[in-house]
Amino acid sequence: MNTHADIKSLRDQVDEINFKILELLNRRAEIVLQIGENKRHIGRSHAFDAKREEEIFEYLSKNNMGPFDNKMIENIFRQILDESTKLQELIIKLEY
Ligand SMILES: C=C(O[C@@H]1C=C(C(=O)O)C=C[C@H]1O)C(=O)O
Repeated sequence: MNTHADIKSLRDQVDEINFKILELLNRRAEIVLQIGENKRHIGRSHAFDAKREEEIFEYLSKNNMGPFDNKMIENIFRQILDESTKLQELIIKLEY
């Protein structure tokens, strides 16, 4: 059974992981922006790439070890990819 101290200690672990996820998400976003700069230079007018996104979801499903099931993982990453695409659009659509 969990005592209050156990919950506190488990939440400290969650906070630590949240911080790492935050750092990784922002590192990922920096790279997404670099990809955006490249798309801009080669004249691609849209950030969204359905084929690439399909590959990502396929890879995640194959490598998912749970306890999140594939649908849950897809929901989480759907949000990450959507926000990343919006961020990348800002670079691609920048006026010269
Ligand atoms: C980052 C890219 O742009 C968009 C965002 C993606 C992502 O966040 O992983 C994947 C494909 C694109 O919809 C890319 O084309 O690689």
